[in-house]
Amino acid sequence: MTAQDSTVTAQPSSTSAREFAGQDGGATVEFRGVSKVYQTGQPAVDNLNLNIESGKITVFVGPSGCGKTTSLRMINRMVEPTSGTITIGGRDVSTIPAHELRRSMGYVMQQAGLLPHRTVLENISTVLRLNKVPRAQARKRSLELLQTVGLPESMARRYPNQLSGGQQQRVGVARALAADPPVLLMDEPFSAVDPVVRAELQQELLRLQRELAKTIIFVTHDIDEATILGDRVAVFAVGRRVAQYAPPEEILRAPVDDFVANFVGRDRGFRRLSFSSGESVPIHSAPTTLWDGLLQPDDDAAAATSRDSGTPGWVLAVDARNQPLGWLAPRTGSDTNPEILIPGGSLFRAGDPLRNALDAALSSPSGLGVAVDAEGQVTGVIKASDVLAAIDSTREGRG
Ligand SMILES: Nc1ncnc2c1ncn2[C@@H]1O[C@H](COP(=O)(O)OP(=O)(O)OP(=O)(O)O)[C@@H](O)[C@H]1O
Repeated sequence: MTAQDSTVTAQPSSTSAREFAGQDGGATVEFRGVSKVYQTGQPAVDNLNLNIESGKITVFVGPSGCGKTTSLRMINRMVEPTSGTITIGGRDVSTIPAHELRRSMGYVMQQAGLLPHRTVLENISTVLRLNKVPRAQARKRSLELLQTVGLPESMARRYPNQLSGGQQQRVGVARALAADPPVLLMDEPFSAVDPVVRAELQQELLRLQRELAKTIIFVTHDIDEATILGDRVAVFAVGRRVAQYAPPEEILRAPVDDFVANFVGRDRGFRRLSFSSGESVPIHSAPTTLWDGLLQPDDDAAAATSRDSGTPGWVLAVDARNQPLGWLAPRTGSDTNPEILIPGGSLFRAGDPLRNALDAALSSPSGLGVAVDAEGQVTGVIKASDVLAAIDSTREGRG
């Protein structure tokens, strides 16, 4: 998804969407003493009190069965609360006809939920057409939205089963954004796609949100996803209580109780590095060689540079644009095939946090993390020892 279409005309086609919207285009959502008891008799949600900020991403995270989806669905009245009040932009949702409410809120679920016999374009246009937006205008807006979520216009005529899982989710997001709703409800939207696509969709949702500033309420089981996406995270606990509601950095740094600490997991210290800037990590000059499949005459010089700078003779192969291709291992007498390129680790991009810096150093076969600029060009290498020193100084600064 890209947010490149900031020029796309926002066309809230229902009056409710406008009414909920605050000045920032989002809307606050408030739960006051909300409970839900299904026929089975056990409360699924018990006296929930929560203020959800406008224009931010709030994540409901927790183990299965603790009431996240029920809470989400009560916002657009897909599920009616047994007691309590939910307001959006100050309006009690129970006073708004359910069909009107649902059309004025985006809803994205796990399997995208696209209509299988309708084309991608028709799927995206559904709510616009229900809201009586003229066909040509709905079509134009839907094509713009396809671009917004990073899909080519040529996909407009395809049917959902002709798309990958990730592409279907993008269409699901486009459909949810069609009426420019102030509130977007997302129920485990990325959990059915593979980890690589999932990470991509997460980053693109963040990019999109920087432009659109919707009030997004996002349900997930995955604490990592919650801390990546959430401005605030509500940790739902067994026993139908919200154990902690705080910014993700605080949840990782100071879980309120054993439940949250266990749920957050043992590597929370490492994950918390996502919230510390990697700016102070020194970048050393990289021993590089232009790689065209053969060793170049200056490789020996590059290897010597790497040895001189305290690195063990590894040389980073780059292409003509100075983008990294992989590593060449140090040459020894017994090494008969030095031309083999060893895949690199993760990259440390300008602006990345300490977590990425440490991961780049630890995942690199050479022990040197590769630093790149916004264009993906190598700017140098980083060492794990420098990252650890930066972590130490962060701790001292806090103390
Ligand atoms: N339609 C329903 N009828 C009866 N009980 C329900 C219904 N929907 C959910 N429940 C029960 O309510 C409780 C909360 O379910 P809910 O789906 O809200 O939890 P969740 O945290 O979203 O779980 P998951 O992560 O597995 O989706 C569970 O015990 C569930 O069995």
